[in-house]
Amino acid sequence: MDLEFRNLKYTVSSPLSKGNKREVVKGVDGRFSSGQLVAIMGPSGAGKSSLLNAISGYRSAGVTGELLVNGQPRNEHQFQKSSCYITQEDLLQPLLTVREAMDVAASLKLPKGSKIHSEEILQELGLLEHQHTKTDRLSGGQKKRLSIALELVNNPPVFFLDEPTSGLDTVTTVQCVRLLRQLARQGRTVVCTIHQPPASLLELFDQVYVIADGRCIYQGETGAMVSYLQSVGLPCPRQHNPADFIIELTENPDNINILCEEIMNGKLYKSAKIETATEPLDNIELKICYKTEDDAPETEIMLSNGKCTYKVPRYKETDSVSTTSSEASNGNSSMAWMKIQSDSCTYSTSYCQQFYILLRRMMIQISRNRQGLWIQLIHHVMCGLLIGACFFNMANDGTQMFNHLKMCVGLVIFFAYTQIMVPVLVYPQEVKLVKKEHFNRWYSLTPYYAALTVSKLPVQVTLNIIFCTIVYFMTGVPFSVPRFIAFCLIGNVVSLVAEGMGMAIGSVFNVRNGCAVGPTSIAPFLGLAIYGFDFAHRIPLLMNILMKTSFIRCGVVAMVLTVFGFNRTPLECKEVYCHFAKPDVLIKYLDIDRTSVWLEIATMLGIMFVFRSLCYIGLRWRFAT
Ligand SMILES: Nc1ncnc2c1ncn2[C@@H]1O[C@H](COP(=O)(O)OP(=O)(O)OP(=O)(O)O)[C@@H](O)[C@H]1O
Repeated sequence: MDLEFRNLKYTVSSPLSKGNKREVVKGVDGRFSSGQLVAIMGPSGAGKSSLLNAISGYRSAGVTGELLVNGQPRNEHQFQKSSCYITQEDLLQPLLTVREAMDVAASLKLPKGSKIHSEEILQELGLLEHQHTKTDRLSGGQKKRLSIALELVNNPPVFFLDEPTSGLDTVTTVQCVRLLRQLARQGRTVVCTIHQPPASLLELFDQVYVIADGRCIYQGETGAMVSYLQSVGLPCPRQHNPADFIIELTENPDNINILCEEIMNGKLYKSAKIETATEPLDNIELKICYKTEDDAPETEIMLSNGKCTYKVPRYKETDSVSTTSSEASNGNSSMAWMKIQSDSCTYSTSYCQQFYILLRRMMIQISRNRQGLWIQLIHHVMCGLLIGACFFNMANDGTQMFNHLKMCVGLVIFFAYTQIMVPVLVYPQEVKLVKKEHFNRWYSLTPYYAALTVSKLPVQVTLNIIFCTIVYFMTGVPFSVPRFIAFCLIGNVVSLVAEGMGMAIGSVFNVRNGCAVGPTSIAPFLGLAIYGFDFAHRIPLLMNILMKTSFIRCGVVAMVLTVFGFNRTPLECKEVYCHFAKPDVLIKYLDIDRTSVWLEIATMLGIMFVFRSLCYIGLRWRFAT
């Protein structure tokens, strides 16, 4: 599958400087042929990753220009099914073995009943002996190979890799590039960004695309780079690595201008074969001479700009299913692949199957996270014991009205803070991994989100019930089945709302200082909860609405109604007069006598739905840009 891009621009805008847009890729052209291993090179910050993201479709917001496949405008949806993107960071599902990760990928990416070639792929990539090793224990090179193996499962014809060699030693780097070359030789188009490869590594690439300051300064065969530099009066010294030299040249903006003009910002393609065959022509503007051969699958355009002549392969546009020479030579061609894929639906498996496979994967990961489970259990038990000890046997004391309220507020805050922190901190990392899998067409967002929600419930509910039981019996709240059920239910619903809120934040923002964001987000809800108690009947309408939608307030109201409602008998009074000994008096005083536990729980469920929808929309937005 041949890729082409014309006048490709990628503009970014900083959220801190409104309206201040910056073009990081500046109207470049280029083409990458099938069967070729292509390196996108350039100095740091030149726009390599941005270019790769734009060509692959991994980033779409801010990208303009023409993207073509085999000479035809590309259908993004179709293209995503036939390409894969491997991120610089090795984003692998933790707590699964190599084999399990492969099997999950295969079951998601291949139609049910297909023959799975996990073992062959692992063997080919030298990972078979590590198939029972957990992914997080693999070395850097092994992780990279596994990332490739996971995408090889459905054999896509186009591979994009962002800095596949970063963090690898020299030997592993060479092994990795050889592997990519092998993939390209099998008929695939393999495009990767690379920083500054040593000469021995550079020659493994068939084609090089050099970018500096967002502009193309060289495009062509690796072997033609030295003569190209020579032709523009910037000869590469002997014994000097051409990759190092061309990057050193970019230190001078004048050199970038010369080289960019010479290669016409990527419109020209330098070929080693043609260059020496043609005499340089003086003072001639760009000249195009077609050299068509009727029986050849490709036509060539000879471009001459006065100094050199370049060969640009060009495909016949008449026949949309015509094949290129490399494709024709390959039985497992990308065209054939595309044909099969275009007949099938978006994903290889149904939403139900995706949900089941993802739920299974998540449950395995949760059950293997023993340390995390123990920490959560200890946290819930310890906090339960602490709150229980603070309010020990106090629940029936009519003189302790403020302590009763403190306990109810404290319990709700515990549920909220415990559940909001984890997603705010952990979810941004998971979003990156899910974005990669979703972009590579493993699964749709809906089954993933459903599986995510369901998978967490068993542990969360069990821990909350343990906590509630400890607090309930230590504080001495009179036992009744409906009250105990309501008590546990409120805890769980508050947890779910807070978790939804944390996920909504984590899905949109990559929060570095997540510790601060969790509590800060809850603070207004807490403020509204407390404010709303004393002045509920006096506050303005808008404030009243905000207060009513504070899930913490709903939780506290429901908790107070649970502890003091359900036909509770008067509390003990050890003093001459206890104003709040009668539960009804307290409920009336707090102005919560017109609502009910179930109404407050229903309101919280509504708020939970809003937060979880925001999280879903946030994920969709992140994945779509
Ligand atoms: N989303 C963004 N917002 C703001 N600036 C961005 C964004 N993405 C990229 N840039 C800027 O665009 C320029 C090119 O970034 P890019 O990551 O593509 O460079 P690179 O060549 O891959 O660099 P490196 O080799 O160091 O990874 C950088 O100056 C970077 O700061």
